[in-house]
This record gives sequence, C-alpha cells and structure tokens, in this order.
Amino acid sequence: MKVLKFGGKSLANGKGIRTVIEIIEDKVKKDEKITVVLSARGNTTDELEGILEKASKSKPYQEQLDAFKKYQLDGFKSIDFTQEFETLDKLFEGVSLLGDYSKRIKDQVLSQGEVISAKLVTQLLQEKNIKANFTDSRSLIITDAQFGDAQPLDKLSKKNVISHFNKHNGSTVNVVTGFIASNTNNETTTLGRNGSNYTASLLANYLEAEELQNFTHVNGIYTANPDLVPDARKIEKLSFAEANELAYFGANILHAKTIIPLIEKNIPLRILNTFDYKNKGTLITATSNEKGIKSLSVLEHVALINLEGRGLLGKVGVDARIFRALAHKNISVSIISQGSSERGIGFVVEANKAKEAKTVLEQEFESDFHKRDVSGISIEENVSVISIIGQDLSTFHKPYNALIKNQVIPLLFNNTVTGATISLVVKKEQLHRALNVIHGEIFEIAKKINLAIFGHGLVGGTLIEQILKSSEQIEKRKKINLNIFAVANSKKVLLDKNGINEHWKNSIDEKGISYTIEDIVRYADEHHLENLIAIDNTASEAFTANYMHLVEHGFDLVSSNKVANTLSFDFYKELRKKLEDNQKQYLYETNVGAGLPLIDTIKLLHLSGENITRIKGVFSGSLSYLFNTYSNENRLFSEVLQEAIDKGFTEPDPREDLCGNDVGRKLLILARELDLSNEFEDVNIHNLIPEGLRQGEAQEFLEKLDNLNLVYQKVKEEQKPNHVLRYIGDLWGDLSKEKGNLDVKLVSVPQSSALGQVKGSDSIFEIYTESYGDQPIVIQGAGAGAAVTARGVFGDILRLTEKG
Ligand SMILES: NC(=O)C1=CN([C@@H]2O[C@H](COP(=O)(O)OP(=O)(O)OC[C@H]3O[C@@H](n4cnc5c(N)ncnc54)[C@H](OP(=O)(O)O)[C@@H]3O)[C@@H](O)[C@H]2O)C=CC1
Ligand SMILES: N[C@@H](CC=O)C(=O)O
Repeated sequence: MKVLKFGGKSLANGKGIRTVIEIIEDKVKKDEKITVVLSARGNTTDELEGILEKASKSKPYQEQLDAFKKYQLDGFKSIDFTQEFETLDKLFEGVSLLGDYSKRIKDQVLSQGEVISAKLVTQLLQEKNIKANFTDSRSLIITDAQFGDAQPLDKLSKKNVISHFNKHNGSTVNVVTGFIASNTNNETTTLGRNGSNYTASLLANYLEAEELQNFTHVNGIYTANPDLVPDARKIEKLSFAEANELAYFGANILHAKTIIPLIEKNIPLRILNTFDYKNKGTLITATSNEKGIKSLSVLEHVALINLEGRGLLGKVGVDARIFRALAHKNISVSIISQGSSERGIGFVVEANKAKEAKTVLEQEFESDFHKRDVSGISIEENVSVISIIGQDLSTFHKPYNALIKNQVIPLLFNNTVTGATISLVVKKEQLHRALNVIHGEIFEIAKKINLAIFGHGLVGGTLIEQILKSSEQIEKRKKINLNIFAVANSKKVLLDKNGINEHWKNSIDEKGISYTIEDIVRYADEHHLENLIAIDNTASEAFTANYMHLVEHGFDLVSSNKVANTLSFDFYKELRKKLEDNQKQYLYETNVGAGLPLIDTIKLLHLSGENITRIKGVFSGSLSYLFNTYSNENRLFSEVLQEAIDKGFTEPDPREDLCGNDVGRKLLILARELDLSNEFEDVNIHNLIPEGLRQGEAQEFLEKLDNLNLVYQKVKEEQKPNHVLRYIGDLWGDLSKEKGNLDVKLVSVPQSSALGQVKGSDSIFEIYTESYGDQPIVIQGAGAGAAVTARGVFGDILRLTEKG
C-alpha cells in the first residue's frame, strides 16, 4: 500500500484537480494499492479563517462566504456540498451573533475545507468508475481535546484505521480528509499546521505502507529555494536525519512531527510534483548519503536582538535570565551567539516578537542598566538567517571568503557542534546575493562572474568577442561562468542580467540607454549580481573618476586604460587604499606591453626583494612598428604611420603615442610598481610632433600627416651608417630613492644591437637587476594590437576569478 498525499496547491484549480484524478487513475490502472489523503483546496483554510474573523467582529462576511462557495463549486456544479455549506452558514451565524468563537468552533469551521475537497475528489473518481470511498478522518484519528493542535491518541487511532481499511481494502481507493480528527467526545479537532502531512504519515505508519508520496507543486527538495537561487539543484535522495535538519530550518514541506511516524516504521517518503508527476522527486529514507548532503535554507521574518554590556563579563545566569524572560512570553530564540568576553549576546527571534522581546528584556535587566552593567538592547530588523546544512567548519572558509569578497558581512554566525550546520545572520537586502554566492561555492556550480565592460572600441569590442567565444569552454574547464551584464560606451549602456549575446552591437543601438555609473551599480544591486568586475577599455580620464565608486560598491577592477595609474601620486595611493579597505583587486597587466607578462614579472621581482636597477626598451608597439618599418623601408613616414593607426596599434588619438605621453605613462606605471613616487611631470619626454601640429582636433592632425615627412626624412638621413631609429623609454638612477629618472626619447642605435633587431610592432623591455648583473631579463613580443591586448585583459579577468 502506498499513501498519496495531495496538498492545497495541487488541488487549487480545475487543472490541478484533473491532474490529481489522472495520477490516481494511472495508479489504479497499474493495480497499485493506494490511499489518498487530501488537504483543503488552495487558500480554503485561510479563507475560512478570514470569514470567521469577520463574523466574530460582527462585520459583513456574506460576500466573502458566497465567493468561497462559488470557488468550491466552480467547474464542479454536479457535486452536492449542501451539507457542508449549511454547516458553515450555521457556524458563522452563531459566531456573528456571539461576537466571538472558541478554538473548538474554529476547528469545526476549518474541517469543512478538507471534507469538501475529499468529497469532490471521491465523486470525480467514482464518475471515472474508480471504486473510491470518501473517508472522514474524524472517524479514524482520535486525539486529545487540544483544539487547533490536537495530539493523536495512537492506540485508538491505529485500531480505527486498521479496522476501516480491513473493511474497505482491495481495489477501493480510500479518499481521506487530512488535517482533521476528533476527540474522545466525538468533537472535531485539527492537527495544527502541516496537519494533512501528519495525517498521511500517521496512516502510513498504522498501515505499514510501502511508501508515502507527498505531492506538492515542486519537483522535490532542492539544494536551495529555486526562486532565490536559480542554480539550485534537486536532491535525489536524503536521509530522515538530514531531512529533519531541513525541516527545522524552514523547508516547509517537511516537519519533524510528520517524519517521526515514518522513521518509526522505516517508511520512505517521496516528495513529488503533481504537475510533473513522472519526475522521480526526492526520496527520503533511513540511509544517510555517503558524501553527506548539503543544502541551504532560509529563515525570513526574523529579527536580531543584541544585548550589550561590560558588566556581563563573568556574571552567572545572564543567559538563563534572557531565556526565562522570553520563555515567559512564549518567545522562542532560534540562533544565539555569544563572545567569550560575554560582553555581547546576539540572538534571533521572530520579527513580530522582536519589540516585545526588547521590552521584556529591558524589564528583566532594569537594575543592570542602572548599575551600567548592561549598556543597551537593540533590535536589528530586516535580517534573514541562512543555514548551510551539512557544512562543517573545515571547509567553511570558502563560502565565507566569497561572502566577504562580495561585501556581505554576516552580522552573526554560529555552528552546531554535532549536526554540521552553520547559520549566518545577514541583512535582508543581501540575502539573495549571499545565498547565490554560498550556493555557488559549496556546490562548485560554475561560479558566476558578472562583468561590466566600459568601452567597446577596438580593444573592448575584441574582448567581448573573445569572451563570448570561449565562455562555454571556460565554464566546462574552470567552472566559471563569465556573464557580461553591462556594455557601455560614453553615451549608452546595454544592461542584461542574464548576459549579452553575439548580437550585442545591434542591441546597444536598439536597447542601449543613457546612464550614470550609479545606474549600473544600482542595476547590479537590484539584481543581486555577485562577483562583480568593472573593465575599463576606454582611454578616458573622466571614466577613471568612477573607480572609487565602483570599488566601494563591490567591483574589482581591470583596465587597459593607463590613465588611472598615471594621475597624481596622491590619487594612485588613495585608490590603493580604497581597494584595500574594500578588499578589492585592481589588475592592469596590459597597461605596459599590451599582452606581455611584464607588470606581473616586475611586481614579483620587486616583491621578492630583487633590486631592479634599470628598465629600458621600446615601450610603444605603434612607434616600434613606425620606426622599425620606416628605418628599413624606403617609404614615407606618413604612410607608415597611417598603417600603424589602421592596424589598431595606436591610441584612440594617435597623437598620444607621437607626443610621447603613452610611453611616458608606461614608464611611470613601471616606476610606481617599484614604489617610486614619481609624477607624470617628472618624465622627460621627447615629443615627436612638430610644434605647429600639436593643437586642434585629432582629425585635423590626421589630415596633415604629410607635414611630418620632411622632418623625419632629415632625422633618418642624419644617422650614422647601419643605424636605425628607435623610440625608447628609460627608467634609471638610484631606484632605491623616492624618485627615479624617467626619459622618453628617440635614439639612433646600431642595427645589430638588441634594440636595433626589434621587428614589426614588437616591444622589448630590458630589466636590469642586481642578481642578473649585466645580462638583463628581456621580455619581448607584440606590444600593441587589439587582439593581444584584449587577450591580456581577459587574462586579468581570469586571474581575478581565481583570487576570489
Ligand atoms: N591598442 C592597443 O594596442 C592597446 C590599447 N590599450 C588601451 O586600450 C584602451 C582602449 O583603446 P581602443 O580600444 O583602441 O579605443 P577605442 O577608441 O577604439 O574605444 C574606446 C571606447 O571607449 C568608450 N569610451 C570613451 N570614453 C568613455 C567614457 N567616459 N565612458 C564609457 N566609455 C567611454 C568609447 O565610446 P564612444 O565611442 O562613445 O566614445 C569606445 O567604445 C585605451 O586606453 C588604450 O590605451 C592598452 C594596451 C594596448
Ligand atoms: N598605443 C600603444 C598601445 C599599447 O599600449 C602602443 O602603441 O604601444
């Protein structure tokens, strides 16, 4: 025999009822022996309670009662509920006249919901020629007289159930009312909230059923509430002990009292979905999961109370006084945490009891206030409790670190000594993000990294394409889900919390909206996006003004833009301080040498104590291309320059390269990596643009490139034989001092020298150190170009995801 229990949501409407009938019919056809236990339909119980309240206050209730009757009959006009409706009419009339009702009356009222539902399903089954038998559980389950939350009298109930099923067995489907029972005086009682589940598990116990199938509107028990955590997974199997933890921490399908009768007889419980009943659901048995099951549950509608005072230290009985005072008012404490100094005790109570709890404690500790032993009792409202079931402290650092990285600082945390459950109290507004972050960590589900990309020109656009192309592979290999939720230019942003797709360019045009940085921060916040990275692929100084704000709001930073690192040294330090305070990272490997691993190498050398004495080389990819090509080929300077621009080697405004600023910036960035406090003004720059061409718009300059030809023809011709032109950066001097010497200049070098050998758009960096002596470490390779730069930015993004 299997016991099938259908909840109110399964029975709420015509579709639900038809599906329930279909499920039962299916089982009967397969000759399965079944018993059906039903809740009241939809919101019936709440509706009846509402009408009762109105009636007791002598308010008009007839309209609501009529609507209730209409709902019960809707689509099922052939069913006769006259008796149930008349009972309700009489009960409400009486309550209205008296202006009050007892728990006994309430149980009589509420019981009609289950009677109506079981009567309906019985008749519909009979219409399908199924031998169905309406079974009023009031004649089976006998309880004490505690109306509203009655306790079954096991011996009597069991005897009744067995005798009833002996009479109506075989192919008969007993359709039993859940929730309701009667006391020994034959008065209607109810089994409290979750009562129908209780009825079902009592029947399963008495009849020694093979399985209890609890049909709900979800496919089983999940690792977290799927409404809050989209990545939540269904748990296939768990043990009663594990289920018990879930029940305690708010998994409302389960309740300890419904599980106990099943444990007693070792009866498996299967949680199924009425609307997807072929799905196997979750099976709960006595056997524990070998690996141990993990899941997240949430307690909402709670408040945190904090009792503080210096004088509590070493005082005996403080906790006892708190619990006694609260217990006296029937206020239950769910989570408690107390420091070893005993100067503060924090605990969680139901939100609607918080004010009362505070008042009660203020009275209890009145004299301690006077003595200044207690300094304050405060309520932190709008909090939620997250419990990680199956999590012990040995690996808790992972979710905890991830929370901190996402700026979720738990207000309180505690762990069970034996049960491997850790609970955290977090601000309600952070609940969603916290759950997703923890869930991603403990289930090793691809960690979602939410990217906001600013600038989608040559570098930014290539980066987006690279990410979209490799994201699937990365997810498979590294369990990292790169989600670009924002792409912005100087005017518009395209926002999509689920990530942009390959049509992003059109989408920006069509759906892009004007924005401020605050809009993007708000969007991330409102959609609870975690692991945020802002990527600056602009060349804009104005945009760098957003860095602090982004960091404060939980974004790590990656930039190909060099400006932020070359503003005043004060800003440079302030940004680092902001990053440290917010535990955020800033990576900018492409700032010098595009995709070459230069900054990281220099950082590591410096950090390890290696004394870097000089850094010299061709820092600019575009100027490398320009002078390598121009020196070797008999072509016009303007023509080669235009080629460098067309190949995407130059800055958005190519004058930034030609005037030496770009190399100057790179040199300064390296100097600052060595803890030198140089300013941009300290860089001696040889500007390659003749005076007359420096002013005006970039476009005007591009139109006058020919004017450069004569100048550079002369420079080329004035060289010694077998010499070539190179535009170099040189950081030198006593680099252990506060500032170094930074020179950017055009030099003529022998073609056979290392610098003279550089080809194409290659950059070359010679790093001289004390240990390496005269033989510098040389890093050489493509120093410019959208593809290599975007790849370098991509590398920084991946590096950040690993740091998390
Ligand atoms: N090319 C290379 O080899 C290398 C380049 N870099 C750096 O990469 C960065 C990007 O260069 P590149 O792709 O060539 O530049 P592009 O001019 O091609 O693109 C710049 C992008 O930034 C956007 N933008 C400009 N100002 C803002 C702002 N205030 N807010 C938001 N978006 C803005 C532009 O939008 P809009 O069209 O609206 O102006 C455009 O989408 C530069 O900082 C450069 O120094 C670094 C290493 C190598
Ligand atoms: N314009 C720059 C691009 C890389 O930073 C260069 O030419 O090196």
